[in-house]
Amino acid sequence: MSKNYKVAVLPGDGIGPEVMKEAVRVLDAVADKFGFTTEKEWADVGGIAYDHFKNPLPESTLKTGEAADAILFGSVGGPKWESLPPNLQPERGALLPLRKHFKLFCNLRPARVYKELAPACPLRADIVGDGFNILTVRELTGDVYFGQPKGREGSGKDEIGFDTMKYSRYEVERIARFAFDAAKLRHKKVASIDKANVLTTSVFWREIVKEIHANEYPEIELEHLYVDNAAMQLLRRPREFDVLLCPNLFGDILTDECAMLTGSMGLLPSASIAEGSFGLYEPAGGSAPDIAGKGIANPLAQILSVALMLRYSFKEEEAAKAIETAVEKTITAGFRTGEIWKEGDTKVGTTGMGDAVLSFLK
Ligand SMILES: NC(=O)c1ccc[n+]([C@@H]2O[C@H](COP(=O)([O-])OP(=O)(O)OC[C@H]3O[C@@H](n4cnc5c(N)ncnc54)[C@H](O)[C@@H]3O)[C@@H](O)[C@H]2O)c1
Ligand SMILES: CC(C)[C@H](C(=O)O)[C@@H](O)C(=O)O
Ligand SMILES: [Mg+2]
Repeated sequence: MSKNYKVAVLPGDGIGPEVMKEAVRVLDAVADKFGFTTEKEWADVGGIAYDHFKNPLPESTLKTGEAADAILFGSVGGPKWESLPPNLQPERGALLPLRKHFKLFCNLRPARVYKELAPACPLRADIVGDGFNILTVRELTGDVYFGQPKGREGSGKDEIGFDTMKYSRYEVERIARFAFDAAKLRHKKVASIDKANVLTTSVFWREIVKEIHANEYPEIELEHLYVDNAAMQLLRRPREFDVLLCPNLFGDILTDECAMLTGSMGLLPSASIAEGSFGLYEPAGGSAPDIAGKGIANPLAQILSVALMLRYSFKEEEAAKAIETAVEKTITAGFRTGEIWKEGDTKVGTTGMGDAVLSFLK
Protein backbone atom coordinates (compact mmCIF):
# COMPACT_ATOMS: atom_id res chain seq x y z
CA MET A 1 0.00 0.00 0.00
CA SER A 2 1.34 3.44 -0.83
CA LYS A 3 2.13 5.86 1.96
CA ASN A 4 -0.24 8.73 2.67
CA TYR A 5 0.81 11.94 4.43
CA LYS A 6 -1.56 14.47 5.95
CA VAL A 7 -0.51 18.04 5.23
CA ALA A 8 -2.10 21.14 6.75
CA VAL A 9 -1.77 23.86 4.13
CA LEU A 10 -1.83 27.37 5.62
CA PRO A 11 -1.10 29.91 2.85
CA GLY A 12 -1.63 33.05 4.99
CA ASP A 13 -1.32 36.57 3.62
CA GLY A 14 0.27 38.64 0.88
CA ILE A 15 2.33 36.50 -1.50
CA GLY A 16 1.65 33.42 0.71
CA PRO A 17 -1.27 32.08 -1.37
CA GLU A 18 0.52 32.85 -4.67
CA VAL A 19 3.70 30.93 -3.87
CA MET A 20 1.79 28.18 -2.04
CA LYS A 21 -0.13 27.36 -5.23
CA GLU A 22 3.16 26.55 -6.99
CA ALA A 23 4.52 24.59 -4.02
CA VAL A 24 1.41 22.40 -3.90
CA ARG A 25 1.64 21.71 -7.64
CA VAL A 26 5.22 20.55 -7.07
CA LEU A 27 4.21 18.45 -4.06
CA ASP A 28 1.50 16.72 -6.13
CA ALA A 29 3.90 16.04 -8.99
CA VAL A 30 6.60 14.61 -6.76
CA ALA A 31 4.05 12.45 -4.91
CA ASP A 32 2.92 10.95 -8.24
CA LYS A 33 6.49 10.37 -9.30
CA PHE A 34 7.60 8.68 -6.07
CA GLY A 35 4.41 6.74 -5.41
CA PHE A 36 2.99 8.32 -2.25
CA THR A 37 -0.17 10.33 -1.68
CA THR A 38 -0.94 13.44 0.35
CA GLU A 39 -4.17 14.44 2.00
CA LYS A 40 -4.30 18.22 2.14
CA GLU A 41 -6.45 20.27 4.48
CA TRP A 42 -6.41 24.02 3.79
CA ALA A 43 -7.01 26.55 6.55
CA ASP A 44 -6.83 30.30 7.15
CA VAL A 45 -4.07 31.74 9.29
CA GLY A 46 -2.86 35.27 10.06
CA GLY A 47 -4.51 38.38 8.67
CA ILE A 48 -6.94 36.51 6.47
CA ALA A 49 -8.09 34.44 9.46
CA TYR A 50 -8.55 37.64 11.44
CA ASP A 51 -10.67 39.03 8.59
CA HIS A 52 -12.81 35.88 8.48
CA PHE A 53 -12.98 34.90 12.17
CA LYS A 54 -11.65 37.89 14.16
CA ASN A 55 -8.89 35.53 15.27
CA PRO A 56 -5.48 35.11 13.51
CA LEU A 57 -5.24 31.53 14.80
CA PRO A 58 -8.74 30.04 14.94
CA GLU A 59 -9.27 26.85 16.93
CA SER A 60 -10.23 25.08 13.67
CA THR A 61 -6.84 25.97 12.14
CA LEU A 62 -5.01 24.68 15.19
CA LYS A 63 -7.03 21.45 14.97
CA THR A 64 -6.14 21.12 11.28
CA GLY A 65 -2.48 21.39 12.24
CA GLU A 66 -2.85 18.89 15.08
CA ALA A 67 -4.48 16.33 12.78
CA ALA A 68 -1.68 16.63 10.22
CA ASP A 69 1.77 15.01 9.87
CA ALA A 70 3.23 18.42 8.95
CA ILE A 71 2.24 22.00 8.26
CA LEU A 72 3.07 23.76 5.02
CA PHE A 73 2.96 27.44 5.86
CA GLY A 74 3.07 30.50 3.58
CA SER A 75 3.62 33.77 5.40
CA VAL A 76 1.55 36.11 7.50
CA GLY A 77 1.24 39.80 8.20
CA GLY A 78 0.99 43.11 6.43
CA PRO A 79 0.18 46.78 7.01
CA LYS A 80 -3.56 46.07 7.18
CA TRP A 81 -3.20 44.29 10.54
CA GLU A 82 -0.18 45.94 12.17
CA SER A 83 -2.10 48.28 14.47
CA LEU A 84 -4.30 45.56 15.95
CA PRO A 85 -3.68 44.62 19.61
CA PRO A 86 -0.63 42.27 19.80
CA ASN A 87 -2.61 39.07 20.39
CA LEU A 88 -4.67 39.70 17.24
CA GLN A 89 -1.72 40.48 14.98
CA PRO A 90 -0.77 37.79 12.44
CA GLU A 91 2.81 37.40 13.71
CA ARG A 92 2.28 37.57 17.47
CA GLY A 93 -1.21 36.09 17.46
CA ALA A 94 -0.63 33.22 15.01
CA LEU A 95 2.92 32.44 13.91
CA LEU A 96 4.64 32.63 17.31
CA PRO A 97 1.82 30.74 19.10
CA LEU A 98 2.02 28.01 16.42
CA ARG A 99 5.78 27.65 17.01
CA LYS A 100 5.19 27.42 20.76
CA HIS A 101 2.16 25.13 20.55
CA PHE A 102 3.91 22.57 18.35
CA LYS A 103 7.23 22.95 20.27
CA LEU A 104 9.09 23.83 17.06
CA PHE A 105 12.38 24.51 18.82
CA CYS A 106 14.68 24.11 15.85
CA ASN A 107 14.59 26.28 12.75
CA LEU A 108 16.78 25.17 9.84
CA ARG A 109 17.49 27.72 7.12
CA PRO A 110 19.81 26.39 4.42
CA ALA A 111 21.14 29.24 2.28
CA ARG A 112 22.47 27.82 -0.94
CA VAL A 113 24.31 30.35 -3.05
CA TYR A 114 24.42 29.24 -6.70
CA LYS A 115 27.33 30.51 -8.76
CA GLU A 116 24.83 31.09 -11.60
CA LEU A 117 23.12 33.66 -9.40
CA ALA A 118 26.29 35.62 -8.66
CA PRO A 119 25.00 38.54 -10.80
CA ALA A 120 21.98 38.82 -8.48
CA CYS A 121 24.05 38.52 -5.32
CA PRO A 122 25.35 41.70 -3.67
CA LEU A 123 28.75 40.04 -3.12
CA ARG A 124 31.64 40.28 -5.56
CA ALA A 125 31.82 37.33 -7.98
CA ASP A 126 35.24 36.31 -6.61
CA ILE A 127 33.72 36.05 -3.10
CA VAL A 128 30.82 33.91 -4.40
CA GLY A 129 33.30 31.67 -6.27
CA ASP A 130 31.71 28.34 -7.13
CA GLY A 131 28.89 29.03 -4.73
CA PHE A 132 28.40 27.84 -1.17
CA ASN A 133 25.89 26.65 1.36
CA ILE A 134 25.39 27.88 4.93
CA LEU A 135 22.97 26.09 7.23
CA THR A 136 21.60 28.25 10.01
CA VAL A 137 20.35 26.29 13.01
CA ARG A 138 18.23 28.83 14.83
CA GLU A 139 16.69 28.20 18.24
CA LEU A 140 13.01 29.07 17.79
CA THR A 141 11.00 28.82 21.01
CA GLY A 142 13.10 30.76 23.52
CA ASP A 143 15.08 34.00 23.83
CA VAL A 144 13.60 37.47 23.95
CA TYR A 145 10.74 36.27 21.71
CA PHE A 146 9.15 34.27 24.52
CA GLY A 147 10.96 35.28 27.74
CA GLN A 148 8.70 36.60 30.47
CA PRO A 149 8.01 39.22 31.68
CA LYS A 150 7.32 41.46 28.72
CA GLY A 151 5.01 44.38 28.54
CA ARG A 152 4.42 48.09 28.95
CA GLU A 153 4.02 50.00 32.17
CA GLY A 154 3.58 53.53 33.41
CA SER A 155 2.60 56.58 31.46
CA GLY A 156 3.85 59.83 30.07
CA LYS A 157 7.62 60.23 29.93
CA ASP A 158 8.00 57.46 32.54
CA GLU A 159 6.28 54.88 30.35
CA ILE A 160 8.47 51.81 29.63
CA GLY A 161 8.35 48.88 27.24
CA PHE A 162 10.28 45.70 28.05
CA ASP A 163 11.07 42.14 26.95
CA THR A 164 13.15 39.51 28.71
CA MET A 165 16.01 37.68 27.06
CA LYS A 166 16.13 34.23 28.63
CA TYR A 167 17.44 30.73 27.91
CA SER A 168 17.39 27.57 29.99
CA ARG A 169 20.37 25.20 30.01
CA TYR A 170 18.16 22.52 28.46
CA GLU A 171 17.15 24.74 25.54
CA VAL A 172 20.75 25.69 24.72
CA GLU A 173 22.05 22.11 25.05
CA ARG A 174 19.29 20.78 22.79
CA ILE A 175 19.86 23.26 19.95
CA ALA A 176 23.66 23.03 20.26
CA ARG A 177 23.53 19.23 19.86
CA PHE A 178 21.33 19.65 16.81
CA ALA A 179 23.85 22.03 15.23
CA PHE A 180 26.85 19.78 16.00
CA ASP A 181 25.01 16.73 14.64
CA ALA A 182 24.17 18.65 11.47
CA ALA A 183 27.82 19.72 11.11
CA LYS A 184 28.94 16.09 11.38
CA LEU A 185 27.14 15.38 8.09
CA ARG A 186 28.53 18.53 6.42
CA HIS A 187 31.92 20.25 6.64
CA LYS A 188 32.32 19.74 10.41
CA LYS A 189 32.36 23.43 11.32
CA VAL A 190 30.08 25.34 13.67
CA ALA A 191 30.06 29.09 14.26
CA SER A 192 28.12 29.90 17.42
CA ILE A 193 26.66 33.39 17.48
CA ASP A 194 26.17 35.49 20.60
CA LYS A 195 26.79 38.88 22.18
CA ALA A 196 28.79 37.60 25.16
CA ASN A 197 30.64 40.91 25.52
CA VAL A 198 27.37 42.47 26.71
CA LEU A 199 24.60 39.98 27.51
CA THR A 200 24.41 37.57 30.44
CA THR A 201 22.21 35.25 28.36
CA SER A 202 25.01 35.12 25.78
CA VAL A 203 27.73 34.36 28.36
CA PHE A 204 25.54 31.45 29.50
CA TRP A 205 24.93 30.36 25.87
CA ARG A 206 28.67 30.41 25.04
CA GLU A 207 29.60 28.48 28.21
CA ILE A 208 27.10 25.71 27.40
CA VAL A 209 28.08 25.49 23.71
CA LYS A 210 31.74 25.13 24.80
CA GLU A 211 30.86 22.36 27.26
CA ILE A 212 28.78 20.36 24.77
CA HIS A 213 31.54 20.76 22.20
CA ALA A 214 34.35 19.64 24.51
CA ASN A 215 32.45 16.68 25.98
CA GLU A 216 30.55 15.37 22.96
CA TYR A 217 31.84 16.81 19.67
CA PRO A 218 35.59 17.52 19.96
CA GLU A 219 36.06 16.58 16.29
CA ILE A 220 33.95 19.54 15.12
CA GLU A 221 35.70 22.87 14.54
CA LEU A 222 33.99 25.50 16.68
CA GLU A 223 34.27 29.28 16.58
CA HIS A 224 32.37 31.84 18.65
CA LEU A 225 31.41 35.11 17.02
CA TYR A 226 29.73 38.20 18.37
CA VAL A 227 26.65 38.80 16.27
CA ASP A 228 27.83 42.18 14.96
CA ASN A 229 31.12 40.64 13.81
CA ALA A 230 29.23 37.67 12.30
CA ALA A 231 27.09 40.07 10.26
CA MET A 232 30.22 41.47 8.63
CA GLN A 233 32.18 38.19 8.34
CA LEU A 234 29.25 36.70 6.40
CA LEU A 235 29.87 39.33 3.74
CA ARG A 236 33.66 39.06 3.89
CA ARG A 237 34.24 35.30 3.99
CA PRO A 238 30.89 33.55 3.46
CA ARG A 239 32.47 30.41 2.00
CA GLU A 240 34.23 29.67 5.30
CA PHE A 241 30.92 29.17 7.12
CA ASP A 242 29.24 25.78 7.38
CA VAL A 243 26.72 25.67 10.26
CA LEU A 244 25.66 28.86 12.05
CA LEU A 245 24.26 28.12 15.52
CA CYS A 246 22.07 31.03 16.61
CA PRO A 247 19.76 32.08 19.38
CA ASN A 248 16.30 33.08 18.18
CA LEU A 249 16.70 36.84 17.63
CA PHE A 250 20.21 36.81 16.15
CA GLY A 251 19.17 33.91 13.90
CA ASP A 252 16.21 35.90 12.63
CA ILE A 253 18.44 38.80 11.65
CA LEU A 254 21.35 36.83 10.19
CA THR A 255 19.07 34.61 8.08
CA ASP A 256 17.68 37.64 6.26
CA GLU A 257 21.32 38.47 5.52
CA CYS A 258 21.93 34.87 4.39
CA ALA A 259 18.83 35.07 2.18
CA MET A 260 20.23 38.13 0.48
CA LEU A 261 23.57 36.37 -0.03
CA THR A 262 21.65 33.87 -2.16
CA GLY A 263 20.33 36.80 -4.22
CA SER A 264 16.76 37.08 -2.91
CA MET A 265 14.49 36.64 0.10
CA GLY A 266 12.46 34.42 -2.22
CA LEU A 267 15.13 31.71 -2.32
CA LEU A 268 15.51 30.78 1.35
CA PRO A 269 13.32 27.91 2.63
CA SER A 270 12.96 26.89 6.25
CA ALA A 271 12.03 23.95 8.42
CA SER A 272 10.78 24.49 11.97
CA ILE A 273 10.91 21.14 13.64
CA ALA A 274 9.86 19.58 16.91
CA GLU A 275 11.52 16.71 18.77
CA GLY A 276 9.66 13.96 16.85
CA SER A 277 9.01 14.14 13.12
CA PHE A 278 6.47 16.95 13.17
CA GLY A 279 7.42 20.21 11.49
CA LEU A 280 6.20 23.46 9.99
CA TYR A 281 7.74 24.42 6.66
CA GLU A 282 7.78 27.98 5.41
CA PRO A 283 9.89 30.44 3.44
CA ALA A 284 12.22 32.49 5.66
CA GLY A 285 10.82 35.68 4.15
CA GLY A 286 7.49 37.32 4.79
CA SER A 287 4.28 38.24 3.02
CA ALA A 288 6.08 40.85 0.84
CA PRO A 289 3.18 43.34 0.71
CA ASP A 290 5.13 45.46 -1.80
CA ILE A 291 4.80 42.80 -4.53
CA ALA A 292 1.69 40.86 -3.39
CA GLY A 293 -1.07 40.33 -5.95
CA LYS A 294 1.20 41.00 -8.93
CA GLY A 295 2.10 37.40 -9.80
CA ILE A 296 5.83 38.18 -9.62
CA ALA A 297 6.89 36.67 -6.27
CA ASN A 298 9.59 34.03 -6.41
CA PRO A 299 8.04 30.68 -5.36
CA LEU A 300 11.35 28.81 -4.98
CA ALA A 301 11.62 29.31 -1.19
CA GLN A 302 8.14 27.83 -0.76
CA ILE A 303 8.91 25.00 -3.20
CA LEU A 304 12.20 24.23 -1.42
CA SER A 305 10.29 24.22 1.88
CA VAL A 306 8.27 21.30 0.46
CA ALA A 307 11.57 19.49 -0.09
CA LEU A 308 12.48 20.09 3.57
CA MET A 309 9.06 18.73 4.65
CA LEU A 310 9.65 15.58 2.62
CA ARG A 311 13.12 15.19 4.17
CA TYR A 312 12.49 15.95 7.84
CA SER A 313 8.85 14.96 8.45
CA PHE A 314 8.19 12.24 5.86
CA LYS A 315 11.70 10.79 5.40
CA GLU A 316 11.17 10.85 1.61
CA GLU A 317 14.78 11.77 0.90
CA GLU A 318 14.72 10.87 -2.81
CA ALA A 319 11.64 12.98 -3.43
CA ALA A 320 13.23 15.87 -1.49
CA LYS A 321 16.38 15.62 -3.60
CA ALA A 322 14.32 15.46 -6.80
CA ILE A 323 12.76 18.85 -5.97
CA GLU A 324 16.15 20.36 -5.11
CA THR A 325 17.63 19.05 -8.35
CA ALA A 326 14.69 20.42 -10.36
CA VAL A 327 15.21 23.85 -8.74
CA GLU A 328 18.92 23.67 -9.51
CA LYS A 329 18.16 22.87 -13.16
CA THR A 330 15.62 25.69 -13.31
CA ILE A 331 18.29 28.14 -12.15
CA THR A 332 20.98 26.70 -14.44
CA ALA A 333 18.56 26.97 -17.39
CA GLY A 334 18.26 30.70 -16.70
CA PHE A 335 14.67 31.07 -15.45
CA ARG A 336 14.44 34.11 -13.17
CA THR A 337 11.68 36.02 -11.43
CA GLY A 338 12.02 39.80 -11.62
CA GLU A 339 14.03 40.41 -8.43
CA ILE A 340 16.94 38.20 -9.64
CA TRP A 341 16.57 38.80 -13.37
CA LYS A 342 19.51 40.11 -15.43
CA GLU A 343 19.88 40.73 -19.19
CA GLY A 344 20.03 37.41 -21.04
CA ASP A 345 17.94 35.45 -18.48
CA THR A 346 14.42 34.16 -19.14
CA LYS A 347 12.04 36.33 -17.14
CA VAL A 348 9.13 34.47 -15.56
CA GLY A 349 6.40 35.22 -13.04
CA THR A 350 5.37 33.09 -10.06
CA THR A 351 3.47 30.56 -12.19
CA GLY A 352 6.16 30.48 -14.88
CA MET A 353 8.76 29.60 -12.28
CA GLY A 354 6.48 26.83 -10.95
CA ASP A 355 6.04 25.55 -14.54
CA ALA A 356 9.81 25.49 -15.02
CA VAL A 357 10.42 23.46 -11.84
CA LEU A 358 7.64 21.05 -12.83
CA SER A 359 9.16 20.59 -16.28
CA PHE A 360 12.48 19.56 -14.72
CA LEU A 361 10.76 17.17 -12.31
CA LYS A 362 9.32 15.08 -15.12
N1 LIG B 1 7.08 33.67 8.32
C1 LIG B 1 6.33 34.73 8.16
O1 LIG B 1 5.12 34.62 8.08
C2 LIG B 1 6.98 36.07 8.07
C3 LIG B 1 8.37 36.19 7.94
C4 LIG B 1 8.92 37.47 7.82
C5 LIG B 1 8.10 38.58 7.83
N2 LIG B 1 6.75 38.41 7.97
C6 LIG B 1 5.81 39.53 7.91
O2 LIG B 1 5.67 39.91 6.52
C7 LIG B 1 5.35 41.31 6.45
C8 LIG B 1 6.34 42.00 5.53
O3 LIG B 1 7.63 41.98 6.13
P1 LIG B 1 8.96 42.58 5.51
O4 LIG B 1 8.59 43.50 4.39
O5 LIG B 1 9.77 43.06 6.62
O6 LIG B 1 9.74 41.30 4.93
P2 LIG B 1 9.47 40.41 3.64
O7 LIG B 1 10.35 39.23 3.74
O8 LIG B 1 8.03 40.17 3.43
O9 LIG B 1 9.98 41.32 2.42
C9 LIG B 1 11.29 41.88 2.38
C10 LIG B 1 11.69 42.14 0.93
O10 LIG B 1 11.92 40.88 0.28
C11 LIG B 1 11.10 40.75 -0.86
N3 LIG B 1 10.62 39.37 -0.96
C12 LIG B 1 10.21 38.56 0.05
N4 LIG B 1 9.81 37.38 -0.41
C13 LIG B 1 9.96 37.43 -1.75
C14 LIG B 1 9.72 36.51 -2.81
N5 LIG B 1 9.21 35.30 -2.57
N6 LIG B 1 10.01 36.90 -4.08
C15 LIG B 1 10.52 38.10 -4.34
N7 LIG B 1 10.77 39.03 -3.39
C16 LIG B 1 10.50 38.69 -2.11
C17 LIG B 1 9.93 41.70 -0.63
O11 LIG B 1 9.34 42.10 -1.86
C18 LIG B 1 10.60 42.85 0.12
O12 LIG B 1 11.19 43.74 -0.77
C19 LIG B 1 5.41 41.81 7.90
O13 LIG B 1 4.11 41.84 8.39
C20 LIG B 1 6.25 40.78 8.61
O14 LIG B 1 6.01 40.71 9.99
C21 LIG B 1 6.18 37.18 8.08
C1 LIG C 1 7.33 37.26 11.35
C2 LIG C 1 8.31 37.06 12.47
C3 LIG C 1 7.60 36.77 13.75
C4 LIG C 1 9.33 35.95 12.14
C5 LIG C 1 10.40 35.88 13.24
O1 LIG C 1 10.87 36.93 13.71
O2 LIG C 1 10.77 34.77 13.61
C6 LIG C 1 10.03 36.10 10.80
O3 LIG C 1 10.78 37.26 10.71
C7 LIG C 1 10.88 34.88 10.52
O4 LIG C 1 12.07 35.07 10.24
O5 LIG C 1 10.36 33.76 10.56
MG1 LIG D 1 12.72 36.96 9.94
